Amino acid sequence: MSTSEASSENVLVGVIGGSGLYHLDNLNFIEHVNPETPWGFPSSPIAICALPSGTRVAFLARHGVGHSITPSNVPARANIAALKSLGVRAVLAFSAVGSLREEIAPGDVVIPTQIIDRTKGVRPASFFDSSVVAHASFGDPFANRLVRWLEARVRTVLDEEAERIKSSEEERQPPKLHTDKCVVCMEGPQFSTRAESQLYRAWGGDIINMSVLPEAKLAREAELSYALIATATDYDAWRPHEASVTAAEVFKTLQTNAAISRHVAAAVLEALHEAAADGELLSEETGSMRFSIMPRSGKQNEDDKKKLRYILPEYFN
Ligand SMILES: CSC[C@H]1O[C@H](OP(=O)(O)O)[C@H](O)[C@@H]1O
Ligand SMILES: Nc1ncnc2[nH]cnc12
Repeated sequence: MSTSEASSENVLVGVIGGSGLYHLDNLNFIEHVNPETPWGFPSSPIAICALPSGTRVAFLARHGVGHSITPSNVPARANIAALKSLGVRAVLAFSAVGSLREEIAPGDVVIPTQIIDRTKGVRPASFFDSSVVAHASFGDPFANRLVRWLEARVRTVLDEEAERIKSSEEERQPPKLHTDKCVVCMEGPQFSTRAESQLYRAWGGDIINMSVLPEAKLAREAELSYALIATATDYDAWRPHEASVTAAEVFKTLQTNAAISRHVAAAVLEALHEAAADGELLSEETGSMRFSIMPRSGKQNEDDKKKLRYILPEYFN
C-alpha cells in the first residue's frame, strides 16, 4: 500500500501512548485502521478518534493495548511509517519516565529537548539500512518549534489542574512542568543500577526512559515533527538512602499520570491540527531529508527505493 492509498481523511496529528496510556477514551472513537507497512504492522491497530469539532486524530499504543510488547521489541519503524501513511505530520508521544533530579517529582510533566542514547544497537533504528544511504540531522532531536508551542499550552493545562487540586480535598502536590531537559534512553527491560543512574546524572541526564529511541530518529527520517510529553513516575536508582525503582512503584503513578496526559491531549489537539494544516509550525521538519539522502547512484536497489517511497514519496517517485 502506498502512502496516498492509506491516507485517511485529514488526520494530521498522531498520538503515541506509552505505559498506562492505551486509549484516548475522552475522545470519540471512530474506527481502527491497521496499515501493513514495508516494515510490518504497527504495535496495535491505530484508533482514529474525533475531537468535539469533528477533527480526526490517530492514536497508537506503543506497547500494544494489552502492553505485550517490550521496549526493545516495539516495531518503531512500522509505527512511524503507519502514522505517516495516514497523512500525519506531527506526533505527540507520551512516556512514563524516571526522574534523575530531585526537583522533578513523580507526577510532574517534562518536555525534553535533548536525548542521550543508551540503547544497545538491538533495535532497528533507521529506515535507511539498505542500498539507499541517508544521514539525518539530529542535533536537535525534537521539533523545536513544536516543543515551544506545546510548552505554553501544557503550562496552561497544569495551571488549571493546580487550581482544581487546590479547591478539592486532594492532598497531592500539583504537577509542575519542566522544560529544556535531557532524556536518557536506556535499553531495558531491567531498570538501571545505582551506578548507572549516578552516571546519567553526571552526564546531564534529567529523566530516563526506554522508549524515545529510535522513535524520535525515525520520526525525523520520515519528516514528522515529533515532541515527547513525559510524566515522571519514580526517582530511578540514584538516591543513596532510598530504595531503587520497582515496577510496582511505576504502576502506582501511571493512572494519575495517564489522566493528565489525556487532559493535555484533549487541550492541545484541536489547535495542533490547525497549526499542522497551516504548515508554519512544522516547517523545520518538512523537507529536512532532501539533502540528507546520498545522491542517487546506479547501485540503489529498486526494491529499497520502493519501500522508502512509502514514507517519503516526494524523493522516491
Ligand atoms: C513500565 S516501566 C518502564 C517502561 O515505561 C516507559 O514506557 P513508555 O515510554 O512507553 O511510557 C519506559 O520507557 C519503559 O518502556
Ligand atoms: N526509572 C525508569 N527507568 C527507565 N524507564 C522508566 N520508565 C519509568 N521509570 C523508568
